[in-house]
Parts: sequence; structure tokens; C-alpha cells
Amino acid sequence: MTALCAPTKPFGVALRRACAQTGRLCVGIDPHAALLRQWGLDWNLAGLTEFTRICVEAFSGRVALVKPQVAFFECFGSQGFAVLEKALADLREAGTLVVSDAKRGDIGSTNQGYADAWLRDDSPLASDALTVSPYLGVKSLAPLYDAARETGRGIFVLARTSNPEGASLQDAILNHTDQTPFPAGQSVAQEIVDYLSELNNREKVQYGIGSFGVVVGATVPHPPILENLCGPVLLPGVGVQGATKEDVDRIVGHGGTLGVPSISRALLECGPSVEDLAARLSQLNAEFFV
Ligand SMILES: O=c1ccn([C@@H]2O[C@H](COP(=O)(O)O)[C@@H](O)[C@H]2O)c(=O)[nH]1
Repeated sequence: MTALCAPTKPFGVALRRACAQTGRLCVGIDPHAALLRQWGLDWNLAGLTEFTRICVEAFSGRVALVKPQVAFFECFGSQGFAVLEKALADLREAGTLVVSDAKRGDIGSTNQGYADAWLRDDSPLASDALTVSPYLGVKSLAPLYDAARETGRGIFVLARTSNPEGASLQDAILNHTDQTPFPAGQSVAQEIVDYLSELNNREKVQYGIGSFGVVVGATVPHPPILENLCGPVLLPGVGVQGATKEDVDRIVGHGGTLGVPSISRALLECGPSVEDLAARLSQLNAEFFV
């Protein structure tokens, strides 16, 4: 396990630096039952603990960003969350950035609870960044934006997800008539990107990059325009969902966008050996490093 220097806050700056050091890849810790069995582990707490331990050892210091999929920890209740908390602490100790993929989002007052859980220094689940869902309104996420700003953390808002079912909602064209400041005729996904772009304005001036990012699936045929975001773009869908490096380049290959392709199963299938995972990771980093 290689320890990098402690991450620099704010998150956008820290991620840009990590990408320059290790390559611009995000890798997932997705303890699917099938993967645990493939690794010779039982789908129980002991199996979850060992799977997670191996991932943390293989990924620490070798990748820009690690993305634990919270759903697979949550299904073991409080004991699963304890495994996640240890992984977050170990990755923090190693100086490796973590985005917890929890896709949180509710009405504004409830979002304060999510902000306190995932984005506060003294929380056991504190992560460098969090994925959030904007479908109760991109502005309802204000408590999460505020907490991220105050603590130097990052947010990734789902804009256009990698799954085909996302298209009917996220590619829908808006027809504004009321108080929203966005022009009519653009997609829901584009509105989300444009809103985040405004939130990045302050850090953009100071650092050249903000900490408010979006999720855009690498599988998406017609992605939103990302050039003005000035924040990171997380691109899941590489590997098992069918997206390739060419897709990543198609979506974020133009200058200035910090695109971070995310890969889970296609890498985890190389386990359970730490050496095999690390070797594959190093190949992928070389492939995606631009
Ligand atoms: O649009 C999205 C948002 C999140 N995900 C998550 O990323 C990984 C993808 O796993 P693979 O094994 O690389 O397909 C998983 O945790 C998803 O929940 C996504 O796929 N698409």
C-alpha cells in the first residue's frame, strides 16, 4: 500500500492533483454477492469484510478516486456500515480520495441530515465527496452544497446516468414558463450541469476548478455539454456496461474538463489477489491517462 501526500482541499483541486499523480481513474468497491462468491468468499459479514479489506489494500495510493457502492454495505445493516466506516478511515489514512456512492437526495430540510452524515469532519461516514440525486429539485440539495463548501468536500450530482432507463427523464426537454433562470428548450441533464457550473464560479476563479461535479454515464449517446462546468465529471459505465475509452474521450475529451472514468466489476473480476488487482489497475490507469 503506497501512501500519497495528504489530499489538498478543496476537493476539485485535490482530485485534479490525484489524477495527475496516479491517472484519472475512479475504481469502485462493489461487493456484489456474485463477486464475493467468485472470490471464494461467502455473502455474509465476514465475506464483506474481507472483500473490502482486499479492495482497500489494492487501491490505496494507486488510484485517483475510490467509489464504495453504499447499497452493498447498507444491506448488512449497522454491521455493513461499520465495514464501510473502516474502509473510509483506511483510505483516508492512505491519502486516497473517496466518493461514497450513496445517491442521496430529499427535501431540503432532510438533506441537512445527509450532509451531516456524509460531509462533516466528525462523522464516521465522512467522505471526500458524495453522489446525490437532484430529482427533488437541484436546489433542494443546498444543505449538501453548503456543507461541501464549508468542509472542502465535493458533490457529484446525477445529470445523465449510465443506465438506458435514465434517458426518458434526464433527456427530457424543459419548457420553462416560471421563475427559473434557464432557457427553455434544454434538457433536464443540461440544466443540472449549468446549475453546477454556476456553483463552481467562485472556486473556478481562485483555483481553475470547482468541487461541484456531475455524473454522466460513459455509455450515454447524447451527453450534456460539459465544457463550462469547471468541475469534475464522474463517468460510470466503463467495462461491464459497455463503455470504452473512446466513449470517455467522446464525452470529456475536449480541453479543460476533468473527466474521471469509473470502473467497478470489470476490475473487481480480477480479484481476489491484491497483486492481480493492482496489476490490472496499473494497466487501466495507463490506458485512461491522458
Ligand atoms: O449513472 C450511474 C451512476 C452510478 N453508477 C454506479 O457505478 C457503478 C458501476 O459499476 P460497473 O460494475 O462498473 O458497471 C455501480 O456502483 C453503479 O451503481 C452507474 O453505474 N451509473
